Amino acid sequence: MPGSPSALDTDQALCLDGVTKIYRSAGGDVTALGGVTLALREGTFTAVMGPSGSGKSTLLQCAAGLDAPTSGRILVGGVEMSGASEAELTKFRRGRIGFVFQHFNLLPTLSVLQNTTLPLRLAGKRIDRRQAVEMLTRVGLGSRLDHLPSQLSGGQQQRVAIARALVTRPRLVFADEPTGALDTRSAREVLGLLQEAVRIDGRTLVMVTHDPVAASYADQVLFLADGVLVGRLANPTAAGVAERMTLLAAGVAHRATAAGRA
Ligand SMILES: Nc1ncnc2c1ncn2[C@@H]1O[C@H](COP(=O)(O)OP(=O)(O)OP(=O)(O)O)[C@@H](O)[C@H]1O
Repeated sequence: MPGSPSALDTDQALCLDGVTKIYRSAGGDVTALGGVTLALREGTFTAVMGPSGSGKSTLLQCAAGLDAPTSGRILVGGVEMSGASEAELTKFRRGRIGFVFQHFNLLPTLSVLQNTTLPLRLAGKRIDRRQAVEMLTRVGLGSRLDHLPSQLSGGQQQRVAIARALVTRPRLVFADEPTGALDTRSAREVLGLLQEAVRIDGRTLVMVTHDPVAASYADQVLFLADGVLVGRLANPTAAGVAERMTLLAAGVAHRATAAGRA
């Protein structure tokens, strides 16, 4: 199975063991994840790619404890998240996990500094202003502390979101299409900052993306199709990733046509 050793090492930064997710509705069940097993080492950067509907967001939501898997185990730093209560999960997430979203998700009425310290406030931790300012300086926004999100460009807003994700010093950071709403230059800056969080601070980063260039910043790319891991590419290049994605899309289209005929 891609991304996993033969004997699954559940002490890794993130471990998924036979994770399934089935969405049940009156219109029928949808298997979004069909048994995903993987283990990610501390201090690594993994991109998750796959055709639309392949289960990328579901994988991220389950791995981050934002949604519960239907079956299987999820462990963060050896601690099992599956089966925990909503309150336990929230506490766990606030202490150990950072998030970066496609549309930044900053609170419009809070300043850059207030947005950045919000996770500390929510976790009931001491607000270390110096630490937050340091983080904002690192992402190039040390002089914009009192600005509102609406006074910043998209790239700057995403850099605030990165400072916010890192301010609690989380073990794991999840990024869902973090460059999807950005121009090429801002995207490069954001990817550089995410990479720095891995290389310099030793965070473990999992990023969902559609963009082969973004994926090439990662140490490895995991490919999903129809809810299962179907491949892994280490030390990816944008061209190599694009080629795999083309093959994957062709395979998915072929299976869909064959299923239509059956
Ligand atoms: N809340 C839900 N209820 C029912 N089905 C869902 C729900 N969320 C996702 N799905 C289905 O699960 C499958 C996987 O969806 P998911 O959003 O994880 O894919 P994705 O790879 O992230 O897609 P995209 O690249 O288009 O964002 C899809 O078939 C989707 O329609």
